[in-house]
Amino acid sequence: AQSVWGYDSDNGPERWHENYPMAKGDKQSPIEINSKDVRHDSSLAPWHASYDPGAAKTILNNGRTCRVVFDDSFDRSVLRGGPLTGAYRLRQLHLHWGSSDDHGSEHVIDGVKYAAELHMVHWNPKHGNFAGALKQPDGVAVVGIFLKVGKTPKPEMKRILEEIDNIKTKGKEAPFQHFDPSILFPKSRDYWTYHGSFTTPPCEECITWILLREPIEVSPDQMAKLRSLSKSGENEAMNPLVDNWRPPQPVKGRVVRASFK
Ligand SMILES: NS(=O)(=O)c1ccc2oc(=S)[nH]c2c1
Ligand SMILES: [Zn+2]
Repeated sequence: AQSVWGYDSDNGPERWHENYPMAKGDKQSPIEINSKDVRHDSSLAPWHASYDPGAAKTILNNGRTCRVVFDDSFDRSVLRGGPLTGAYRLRQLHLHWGSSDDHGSEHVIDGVKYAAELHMVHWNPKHGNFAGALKQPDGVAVVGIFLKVGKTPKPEMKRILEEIDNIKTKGKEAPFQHFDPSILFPKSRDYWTYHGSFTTPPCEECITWILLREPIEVSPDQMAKLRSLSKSGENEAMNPLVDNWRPPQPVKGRVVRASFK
């Protein structure tokens, strides 16, 4: 049997379906978005995040990504509007990135791969808890923000990247408080939306994706910082945590809607 899933040749995206059959479903993520196939939907409402900075709890390296965890025990930090019905609770945010600046994002836009992609994961409390929400088509909403390398990095990214030094190896966790992730949003609220899945096993098809059109900028050494994380534990050989992205999956007739013309 294969070892636990990952992004290497022996346990990577091409083999996930062996232990997680949903990986071969009809509504998998990520996907490639081609503007010519996108449908502008004027009925799409704007989305709104109202996050409580006090909800941020910890930041951790789980050997597959760098994740910030929030208190989602009540409607404390929520996402509303856009394609969503009701308020979805912010549970965690994490990133996917490449071994060099020319790739790393999961969604690909008109052939463009960004250096990284940040995911803010929210769940629908009408389904009781996160585990229950995973089983529902309207269970989870993920806001995706593309990161590109540039000269005017967003100072707010600094906060996450400063913590990297405390979580270098797999299993490391550090307190991460007083953080409002909405400072990471770009100026424009324009977005694409479609129905898809988790981009990691078990690949449940429970996600309403809200992908922001405008990327945010990070600096080359901020990307280097991200790439300095290790997949392995502190007593093991350093194994750079890079290329933790799933390639685009078949669209299978799904329509991607745009909030903008
Ligand atoms: N990459 S993603 O589809 O946003 C994704 C993948 C795995 C996850 O586990 C939790 S918890 N939230 C998750 C979000
Ligand atoms: Zn993700």
